[in-house]
Amino acid sequence: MNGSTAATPVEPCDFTVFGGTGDLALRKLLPALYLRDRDGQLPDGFRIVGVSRAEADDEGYRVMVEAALVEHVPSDELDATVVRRLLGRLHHVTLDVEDVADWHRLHERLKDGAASDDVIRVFYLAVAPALFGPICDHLDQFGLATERSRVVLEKPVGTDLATARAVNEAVGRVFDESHIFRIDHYLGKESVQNLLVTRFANTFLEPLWNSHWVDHVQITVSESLGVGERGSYYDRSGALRDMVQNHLLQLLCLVAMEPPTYVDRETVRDEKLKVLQALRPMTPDLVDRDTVAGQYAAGLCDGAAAPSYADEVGHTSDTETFVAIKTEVQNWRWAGVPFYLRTGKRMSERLSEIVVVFKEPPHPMFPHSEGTSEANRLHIRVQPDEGMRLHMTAKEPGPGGIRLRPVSLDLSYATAFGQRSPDAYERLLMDVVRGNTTLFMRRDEVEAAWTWVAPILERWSEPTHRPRRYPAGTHGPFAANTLLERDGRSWQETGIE
Ligand SMILES: NC(=O)C1=CN([C@@H]2O[C@H](COP(=O)(O)OP(=O)(O)OC[C@H]3O[C@@H](n4cnc5c(N)ncnc54)[C@H](OP(=O)(O)O)[C@@H]3O)[C@@H](O)[C@H]2O)C=CC1
Ligand SMILES: O=C1O[C@H](COP(=O)(O)O)[C@@H](O)[C@H](O)[C@H]1O
Repeated sequence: MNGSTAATPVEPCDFTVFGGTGDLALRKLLPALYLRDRDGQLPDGFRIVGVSRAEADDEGYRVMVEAALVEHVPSDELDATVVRRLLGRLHHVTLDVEDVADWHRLHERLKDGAASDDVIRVFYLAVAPALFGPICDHLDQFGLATERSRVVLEKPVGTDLATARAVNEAVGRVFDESHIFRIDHYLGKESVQNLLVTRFANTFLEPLWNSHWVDHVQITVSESLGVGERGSYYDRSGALRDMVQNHLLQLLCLVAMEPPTYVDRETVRDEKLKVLQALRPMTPDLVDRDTVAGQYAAGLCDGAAAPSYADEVGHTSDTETFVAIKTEVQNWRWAGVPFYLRTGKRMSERLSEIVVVFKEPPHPMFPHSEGTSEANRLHIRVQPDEGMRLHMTAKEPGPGGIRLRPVSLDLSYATAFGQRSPDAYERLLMDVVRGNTTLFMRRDEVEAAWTWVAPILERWSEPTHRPRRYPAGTHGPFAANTLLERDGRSWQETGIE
């Protein structure tokens, strides 16, 4: 759906992308900047500087980026005039970030032709996390880490608590926390932001949003794609680090957090932190009982034969591509309410959804009626086809007795608002330029999330632990169903058709 999402222009900025020739930059960041330019949000004096070791000059880089825009921006959003304008903003600096002798090139490029002496500078680190510390040190050494600079850290911030702390320390030695933007792109998704609005700009949900009325919560992020080209990264990571430690826990926080006094950068992050700190700590016994790890075997996905994970990465491996976890938020509001999390690659469909399942009515009012009734459920569809669906029970029309039938109230964003939802990176990149950290993870949040997953990582690292195989194109290993069935529940596989 073509639709402009005009917004106030940001200030002129020098937007430097370390890793400017990489997959993330070409597939996500530059298309997002193009769309913001198309909608008039990038002013004159907004420059984009790609940094990599490739021997490309500005012209060579522009050719590379133009091809990426053609490939990754929907064709009905491409406008030749805007493409030319965006390409005119681009520069490339050849630089090995680990070699201090190269750094004068970036320094000179940024000094030369900047919109003003105190232009905003964004340094987006789309490179391996091991390079975050050295890059920040060099930015400092060359006087580029100023009051008007911001640094963006792509995930993963570390691979465990110790490495996350080391990265945070290294970056924090140079940049104040208020200038550090740790990206979790799920927080930039429209439907995720709408979760906050739905909860806190309406009154009817709040009285029900607690253990008195909620039976349990399910959070599913399933993907139909496999690991593709990212096998070498993924094989060292696995689904727990890649998805649960960040995206799924952030979604859980937004569902479970207390209303902040007002929505502002620190208040929201304070409340999310309290949720992370209230998660029931995992022990080895709980890990064995309440977690499931899986890995896809060959199967049928999206109607085509799909290889096994081992075939995709080229060797046998115990890396998990699927995780299911039962947990609990141990506080007054949520005590006793299970939160079931599930994510996996090569599953039956691409679907991210939060389902809040309410309790059954306390007393059966229609014991002799025909038909069926189900517990109320609120499905919050994050992607695709963002929207919400509230499942209720109604009387089927007819002159006879009472016949119950499940029905639903639907909100489709596409229908209600008639415009495309911007990609998460479009929103987040503009927030970085504006200096708004609300939708970014604070250091203590990241470390609290690593603290919670640490016992799972440890238990799963034992040699006896093996992920269970599941055929590609399915809902994951059978044990993930058992996790709920033993509690008398089941995964909600369909929400908004
Ligand atoms: N791709 C994705 O969808 C996502 C990626 N990420 C994270 O973002 C980071 C980048 O990922 P991705 O783009 O996929 O990786 P790629 O391997 O595709 O790109 C890496 C980029 O970094 C550059 N680079 C590597 N080493 C140096 C160096 N010493 N000096 C200067 N430039 C260097 C590479 O260029 P050259 O080799 O020419 O120097 C290239 O431009 C990773 O940490 C990844 O985990 C996070 C979320 C999603
Ligand atoms: O961060 C990541 O997210 C993607 C899924 O993002 P989505 O916006 O397409 O849902 C996942 O494929 C990738 O492995 C992970 O690193």
